[in-house]
Amino acid sequence: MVVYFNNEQSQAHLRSKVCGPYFYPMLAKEKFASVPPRYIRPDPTKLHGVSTEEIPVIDMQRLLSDESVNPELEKLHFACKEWGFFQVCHFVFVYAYISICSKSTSHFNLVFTTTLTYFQGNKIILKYLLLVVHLVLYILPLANLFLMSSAPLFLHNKGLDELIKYFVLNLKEQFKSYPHHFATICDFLKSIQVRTFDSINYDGIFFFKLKNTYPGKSPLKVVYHKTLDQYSRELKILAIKVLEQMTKALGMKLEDMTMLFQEGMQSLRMGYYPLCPQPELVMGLCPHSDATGLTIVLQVNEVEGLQIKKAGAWVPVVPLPNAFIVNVGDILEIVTNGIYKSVEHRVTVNLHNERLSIATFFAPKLDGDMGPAPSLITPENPAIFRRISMIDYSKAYFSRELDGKSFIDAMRTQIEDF
Ligand SMILES: O=C(O)CCC(=O)C(=O)O
Ligand SMILES: [Fe+2]
Repeated sequence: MVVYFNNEQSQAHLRSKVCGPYFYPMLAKEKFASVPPRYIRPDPTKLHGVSTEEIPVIDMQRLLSDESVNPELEKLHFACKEWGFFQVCHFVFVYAYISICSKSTSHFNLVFTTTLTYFQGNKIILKYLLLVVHLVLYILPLANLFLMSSAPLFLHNKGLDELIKYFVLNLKEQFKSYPHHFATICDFLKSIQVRTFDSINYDGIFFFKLKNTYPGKSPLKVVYHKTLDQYSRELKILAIKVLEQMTKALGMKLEDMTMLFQEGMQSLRMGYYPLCPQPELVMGLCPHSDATGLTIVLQVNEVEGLQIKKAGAWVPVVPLPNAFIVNVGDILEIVTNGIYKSVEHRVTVNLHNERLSIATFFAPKLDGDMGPAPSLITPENPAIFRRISMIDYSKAYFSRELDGKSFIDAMRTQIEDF
């Protein structure tokens, strides 16, 4: 495959868009006295109503112990049903976690800086990825979010062709499905073909690379690929362990879960939420529920900001040292036939501390379908969601506007059209 631009106009148009006042300064070097209007939300009063409740904390060591009656399993079940969120502590990480956390802010800044440097000749691609996130969320979130999609383990070492096939299916299909938001971007995408990834030796994470741009090694690869690869692998282990425990708690067949997630999609989003002179006017990330199966968030520099909706109030997630936040996504709500809840959450910014987070998303593979687990369906508990192919699910999801949890409601059995 060859990369080429054949559509000068759409390129110029896109460039003018992404280079406009859309992006908050990447590393907060520039200080604003007030927030640029593009970021100001129409409903700032809704930021109020913060609760003092705390989300459940699950001890992984206890959860994985062999006790026949395990109170931690009960806690997990309760957390998934009532909160859709919990923190996990005492999970043993060998390398990546320590490496990411110990260097914290400076390391994170480094990855953004090197990524920017790497894409110098083609800022458009990096900004394009950021733009995707921004457009989906309409009013700009006051955050820079950098998305990477990592290949599932079963594809590792299978060679570049397989990786490209996966990538094209996984991401390009999604981007094509944004007609109303992304006409320009789709034009742009159609006008290029992805030649290769900068990851020929590196089998975990996809990065775009355009022809004749940055020959030689990417600095990002040198400083960070290994860490992110390892991190992704370790998080996959954690995700599978958590999902297995959920099946136990639900009385669900293990196979109904593993067939969806074992070889599923995994992506990772690094988020940088800058200091803000008027935090009450903006949103780091607008209220949403995650469209994926399971999300695991690391609050890298342990700064508060994530809040989840419970009984109409926003509950702040207080970062615990060495802990991860795990949340149920829409797909898991569907798979568990509504027993586990995918809950709305948002990210606020603050006056004094920048915030760094890494969210890792786990979803079933695209070439299959999903719906309520057969082992959870009985005549007394009929399926409340429809089965759907993953491709149709992502197309339908991305063709809608992001609006709290409205999408999952459209998946309920009594609603025929969406
Ligand atoms: O930054 C965070 O803490 C959460 C991010 C999040 O909700 C998401 O990426 O879906
Ligand atoms: Fe989220």
